[in-house]
Amino acid sequence: MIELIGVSKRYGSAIAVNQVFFKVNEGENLVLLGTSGCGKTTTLKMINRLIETDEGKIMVNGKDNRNQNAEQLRRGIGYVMQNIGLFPHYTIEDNIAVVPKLLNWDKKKTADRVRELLLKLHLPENCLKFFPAELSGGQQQRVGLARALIADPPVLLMDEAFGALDNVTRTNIQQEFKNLEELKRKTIVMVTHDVQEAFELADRICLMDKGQVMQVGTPKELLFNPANEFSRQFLDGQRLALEFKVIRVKDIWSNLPDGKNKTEKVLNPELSVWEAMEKLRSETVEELTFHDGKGIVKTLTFDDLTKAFNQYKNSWHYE
Ligand SMILES: Nc1ncnc2c1ncn2[C@@H]1O[C@H](COP(=O)(O)OP(=O)(O)OP(=O)(O)O)[C@@H](O)[C@H]1O
Repeated sequence: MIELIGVSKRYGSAIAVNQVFFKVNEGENLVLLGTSGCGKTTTLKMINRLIETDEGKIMVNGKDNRNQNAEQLRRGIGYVMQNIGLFPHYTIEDNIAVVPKLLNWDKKKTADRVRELLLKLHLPENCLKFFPAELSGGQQQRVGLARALIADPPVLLMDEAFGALDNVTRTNIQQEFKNLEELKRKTIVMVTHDVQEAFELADRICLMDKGQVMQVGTPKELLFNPANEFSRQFLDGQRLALEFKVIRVKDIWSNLPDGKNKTEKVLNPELSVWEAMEKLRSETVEELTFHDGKGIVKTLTFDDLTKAFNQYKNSWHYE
């Protein structure tokens, strides 16, 4: 769906993006991760031609994006800007409806779609006549997302979309974002410098440094098969927390002891080890019961989880 083939961008003598290759499959969420200045935003903006490439080419839906009219190209690509970027003197309704105006939608179609998005993104209906400054940061972020989604583009580009938010709001919006049905079928490229966010939301991560791609892989691949010293060191500070997040109960299922057959509330082993531990803590319970959908039930304590988690980790082949 999106492919970057040897893409580079220079500013004067400095090279901001250097020979970047990656592919984003249809319906996939690829996160560009790296420290400030490594070329993430420049890479993202070359996809919708807000910045033009110097070298290489970018295919969007099988077509070189330079062979498409820039306006036409952007109609199929929603864009959530860094720092939200709402128009301060437009009402919320006018901010969300920028694209429908360009597309000459009739009033009813626009109003219906705006209301549908308000509901999906948990925005109060009375906010439509407000101006951006009258909303909280989290609400403004939702408006930015509604604006990008209104014409239902198949591709969504997001630049530090949750960056301006406090930690609690950020975690809540990330969770909602993950569960939003409308986003599940979209091809998404997201920029972030936040490792936890990348691991929470990505199908695959493209780790960048100094304009170059250091590794492209699933969160698990980055953690357990780092391609080089940079990838290894980049995650080192947060390794354990990330491992708890990427390993699911189903991954360690065969390392877990068989349980007593309990009939009360059972959980799905799709839960990450992190989520399972959080449940034990927040619900102050000694055990959780999981059912694998094939008739096997396991009742697990914190110790069972950590033991199986360690066995699983040790079975990975570090390169
Ligand atoms: N318009 C510009 N003119 C000159 N240099 C630029 C321009 N835009 C970006 N750069 C430089 O290109 C490099 C990559 O910038 P870019 O914004 O893509 O990085 P980033 O990883 O997105 O950083 P951040 O997370 O801080 O936004 C940086 O060194 C930056 O200073």
